[in-house]
Amino acid sequence: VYTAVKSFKDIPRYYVLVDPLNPLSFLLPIFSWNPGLDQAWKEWDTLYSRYNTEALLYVPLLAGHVSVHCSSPEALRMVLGDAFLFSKPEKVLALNFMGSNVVASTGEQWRRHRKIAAPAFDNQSYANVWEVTSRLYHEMVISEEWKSDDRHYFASFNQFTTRLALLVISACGFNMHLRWDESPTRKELTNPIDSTIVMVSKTVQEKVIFPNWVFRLPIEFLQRMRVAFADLETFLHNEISAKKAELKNDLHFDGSLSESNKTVFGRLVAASQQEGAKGLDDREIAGNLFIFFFAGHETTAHTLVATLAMLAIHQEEQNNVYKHIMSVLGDAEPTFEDYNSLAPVLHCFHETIRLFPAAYVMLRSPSEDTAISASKLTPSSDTVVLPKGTEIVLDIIGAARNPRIYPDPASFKPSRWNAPSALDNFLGFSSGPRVCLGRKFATVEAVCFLTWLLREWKVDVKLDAGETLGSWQQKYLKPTLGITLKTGDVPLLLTRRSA
Ligand code: HEM
Repeated sequence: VYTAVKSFKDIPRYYVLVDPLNPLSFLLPIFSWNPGLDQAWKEWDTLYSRYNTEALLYVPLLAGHVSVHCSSPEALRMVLGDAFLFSKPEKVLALNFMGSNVVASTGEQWRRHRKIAAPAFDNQSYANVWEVTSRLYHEMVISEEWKSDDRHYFASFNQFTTRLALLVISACGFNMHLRWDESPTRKELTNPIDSTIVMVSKTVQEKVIFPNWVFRLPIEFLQRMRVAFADLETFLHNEISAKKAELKNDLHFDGSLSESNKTVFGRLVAASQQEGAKGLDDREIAGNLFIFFFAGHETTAHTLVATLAMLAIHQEEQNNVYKHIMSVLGDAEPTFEDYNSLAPVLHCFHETIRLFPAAYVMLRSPSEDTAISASKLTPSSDTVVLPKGTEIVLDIIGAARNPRIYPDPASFKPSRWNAPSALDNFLGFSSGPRVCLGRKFATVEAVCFLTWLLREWKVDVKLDAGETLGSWQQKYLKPTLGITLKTGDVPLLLTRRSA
């Protein structure tokens, strides 16, 4: 600590008890007590401006490493712009228990994963995402819980966005088209496949932290986790074998595939086969499929529910976006061709990611001594020299609330995104060569779902006696910081507009 503090003498220091990114502090939220994170979250909005800086030296006093935290979008983009000079440190590569994959790899190995996985995300996949999302919205609103009435109070709207995100990735990722209320079983699985995936997604953090022996303990929760992870792995490997056999007959001379195999999964297996020895092996394909389920499911679901909550709190913004939807569509059915015309819907989603970024930090480490520069990076200099191996924390919350870029940063203002250039500083999906592969997948799903829902339903919050909109937001949208940022169960009141 002493050496690190000395070598970064120009950067203001921030003392915490436990490094928020230390494995130990990942454990603490499970017991709802994390001094590092709690302290950091409470002060996050004002942290950097209080020290008049955009780079801070985090100095943990009890446990963890000294690290440089940065909230300058320009400096962050510089770091993210070179995936080889600034690679992911070892401790964030733990999401590889089902096989190496595009998220949990670096260097040449990452390049190989990315080259094979990226073409699977194309316009045809996005058109498919739109179509599937529309179908699921309609199945949702005629399901038992919705159809009975024109007014509903849902204690946790998260159940719907989680279900939606899961079924969209299953259909568009796997060609596994489940109906809204369908919960299919497979003979090789202990539980239905949808609950297996939900269990796995919800407990990835524990899986990363706990050593394997923990799963031999006779504790029910741990046993359910063990079964879910083992079952998902078996399921993925069975599906991969079946898909390989099917593709032997399906791959046309020109390398094209039939419609049913033009999913992310079909394309991933086909591309792996076409690459021959350079392709991905079965474990690597399983690793990537798992990561798509994980990265594509909870992140989108949480951002969607938070977007609806913010629109419920900010009725004038909801009204604006509703009017825009009506002006573009009237009574016509929204289609994928309308995506660009529905930009204000996307702005609401982006503004919510800015305030509640699912991926709230990214870690990088330079492979050689490197300087990063940005205006007023520290009180005394525009440049900070990072010695080789320094842990640099790309603070997405700090960058997204940087008052230099976002005036009145805590306010929900979707119009910030009206100018296309505003997106230059948007880091919610990262930037540079490792930018989120599922970015458009997520935004197409979000715009489609929000458009259908907001056109047909008015969304409100129900305040208890003495409660204000501000205290409601604090109560229900207080983030928990684990592997991703999540908010708790969000209760919403929906009224059919035609009623
Ligand atoms: C609101 C939804 C989402 C958000 C906020 C989000 C955010 C991010 C961020 C910030 C990263 C960079 C992480 C890092 O470098 O450490 C990332 C990477 C990634 N995301 Fe997303 N994501 C979302 C949805 C999705 C979806 C739907 C998928 C897949 C269907 C997906 C697949 C991926 C993959 C594969 C990567 C790794 C890319 C690479 O390292 O080359 N994401 N995402």
